[in-house]
Amino acid sequence: MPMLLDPSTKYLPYPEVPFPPGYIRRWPNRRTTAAPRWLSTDLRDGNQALVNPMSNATKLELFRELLKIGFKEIEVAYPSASDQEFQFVRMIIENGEVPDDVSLQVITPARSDLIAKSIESLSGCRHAIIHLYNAVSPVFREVVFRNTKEQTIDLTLNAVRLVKKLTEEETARSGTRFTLNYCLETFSQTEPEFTVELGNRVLAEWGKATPEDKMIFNLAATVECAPSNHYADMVEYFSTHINQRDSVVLSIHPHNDRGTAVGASELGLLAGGDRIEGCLLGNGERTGNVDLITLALNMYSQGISPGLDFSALSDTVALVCRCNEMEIPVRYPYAGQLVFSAFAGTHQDAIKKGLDAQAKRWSEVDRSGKGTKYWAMPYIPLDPKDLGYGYENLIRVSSQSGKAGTAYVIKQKLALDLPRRMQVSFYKVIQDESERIGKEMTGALITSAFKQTYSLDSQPTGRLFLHSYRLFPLSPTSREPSSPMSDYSDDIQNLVPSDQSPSVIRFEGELTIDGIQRTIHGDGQGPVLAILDALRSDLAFALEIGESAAQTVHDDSPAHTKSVTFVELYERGMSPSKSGVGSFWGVGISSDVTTAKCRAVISAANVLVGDRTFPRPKRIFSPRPKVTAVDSDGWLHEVKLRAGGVAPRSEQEIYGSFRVETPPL
Ligand SMILES: CC(=O)SCCNC(=O)CCNC(=O)[C@H](O)C(C)(C)COP(=O)(O)OP(=O)(O)OC[C@H]1O[C@@H](n2cnc3c(N)ncnc32)[C@H](O)[C@@H]1OP(=O)(O)O
Ligand SMILES: CC(C)C(=O)C(=O)O
Repeated sequence: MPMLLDPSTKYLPYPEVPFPPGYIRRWPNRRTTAAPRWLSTDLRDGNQALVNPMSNATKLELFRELLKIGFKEIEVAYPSASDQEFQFVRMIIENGEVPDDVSLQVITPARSDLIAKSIESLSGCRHAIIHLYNAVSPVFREVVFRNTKEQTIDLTLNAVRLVKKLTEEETARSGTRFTLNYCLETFSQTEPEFTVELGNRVLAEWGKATPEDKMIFNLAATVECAPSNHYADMVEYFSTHINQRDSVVLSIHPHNDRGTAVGASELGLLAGGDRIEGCLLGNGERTGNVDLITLALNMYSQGISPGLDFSALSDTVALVCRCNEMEIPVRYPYAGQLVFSAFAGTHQDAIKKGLDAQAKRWSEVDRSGKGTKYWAMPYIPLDPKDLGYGYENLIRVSSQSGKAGTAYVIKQKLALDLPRRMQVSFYKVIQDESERIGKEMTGALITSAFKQTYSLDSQPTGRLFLHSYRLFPLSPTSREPSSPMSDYSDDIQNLVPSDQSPSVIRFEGELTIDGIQRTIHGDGQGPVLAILDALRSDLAFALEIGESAAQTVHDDSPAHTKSVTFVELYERGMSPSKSGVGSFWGVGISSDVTTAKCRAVISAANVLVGDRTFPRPKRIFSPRPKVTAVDSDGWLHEVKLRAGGVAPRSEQEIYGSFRVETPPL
């Protein structure tokens, strides 16, 4: 059996940090209030862990990106590892690639030949950090170096002495100013008292750390072997015991073996860390270094400026992945493809409501000039727009989604605000389709299903298609309206000369019904009731109006607006349930408000029609419109209409202009 029943026979738990009895830890009561100093080690710790370490051209590309993001301290190489590494440092210095306010860091083991080469690589750099390391934990002392504690201290101090001598000589030669960064490799697995003893000996050997010119201690969790609170304890112990605390910078260098490098870093910073070493997207040995993007954005989402700019995060991610020849998971914090997407219905509903409420709140701030545009959004901890993403992927629809998600996509793609009952109705269409195809309903699939369902394509897709129509005012006594007056009465004012205000109008529409052209007509108070009357009297299709709603949408510019009508219909005698079962919705869109209404009725009728058969035409109706104007694009016709089919009485029967638009969208 590979896994042990009692793993304590094989693995030891982490030891306690020797705080005195009753000691009250400081880090649990602190809050992060400012960004730390950042050190990117993408070009060193990241690079050394790659399957194919970067070429110098690739390193240069990544170096420039790091500068663009705003790093001021960058570990650029392990110059003693190869001539290529050495040449990279020379190249960026000699070619003026290093801005004056940026410090280059290079790493060296505590070996004299390699120290010399590393310092030589930095000649001429304005400010350099020499990063000297040796592992100090018991297992390394015993197994790798076969050293006692004293021998470890000697090895370290010899190296520090050499670094001091060679850097001073180099400063005299080229003016390069050096800082020592001494790394206790495997710090987190070392006896805390020994880390402090070694640290104080190094500090004394260096002998020139001041509050103005501090030396750095790198407290590495080379392998993450314990929970984050243990690392925080280790850092706090070192921070509270090292001499000259005001003359040293504590740098933390967490790895991610337990998957908690970000948490360890955050606690390590509370415990006394001033500076953090890591890589973009957490590249690095084994499970990687701590991810600096996550850390920085965690701070940002707490209202703390990280001093690093990830405004074009997807570009940064693409570049880093290309340089490292690695992908990241789609659920990777902040940077993964799916992290700003909700598929689950209740999440989508909350986000949609959150966005609407926030838009209202923020516009109030804009209007009044008072208040703050705080981000308060269910499920989404940070505004994706801050990272250069849009909101288009916030809601993605699958069989796990609900009405709100579908309605959100329609709003995003077609700018249509579906009435609530219509959302429920259309959602059923999408859910059925999603289950049928067993895949995500993309924005394109949803909009296409919407257009198909509501017959919004310019070509006939449903059984009924309205080509054109005419409306005529009738004398109030000539015909009884088929239903009570609805809220469409205002159309009458738009449609008839102001000196006569008949309450009843006639609708004559040219439809294609199952591919055959047919004219239907009906009378009613307003176009909607008139068209319903036409459907009832000529097609035996008796429908009632449920709810309705209207909005306008802008085409390309605010000047080009279109009217949208949503109408709910149900078959006469079948009242729909509260939740909308038994009713059917339609949508009509047109630059003309009346046309939008007529189309909405035909659209809903199309949803309702099923496979019913229609009676044959009772009579042929052939009005003769007189075309007086055709728009330059040939789409809008301005027509003067005679009341065809209604016995002409006088010249008064020539009515005003009615716009009939051929394509529906
Ligand atoms: C935790 C970290 O990430 S530390 C950084 C690690 N990065 C790298 O190793 C990448 C670059 N490294 C290299 O190119 C090579 O390892 C070199 C050029 C540095 C050294 O190469 P080599 O001389 O062939 O030695 P090798 O790679 O086998 O290293 C092992 C030797 O270094 C010693 N060593 C390891 N770390 C250190 C150190 N920090 N200080 C001094 N000696 C060290 C080992 O004890 C061993 O010595 P031994 O041969 O006397 O037993
Ligand atoms: C040498 C140090 C800085 C290191 O890379 C590590 O401990 O992981």
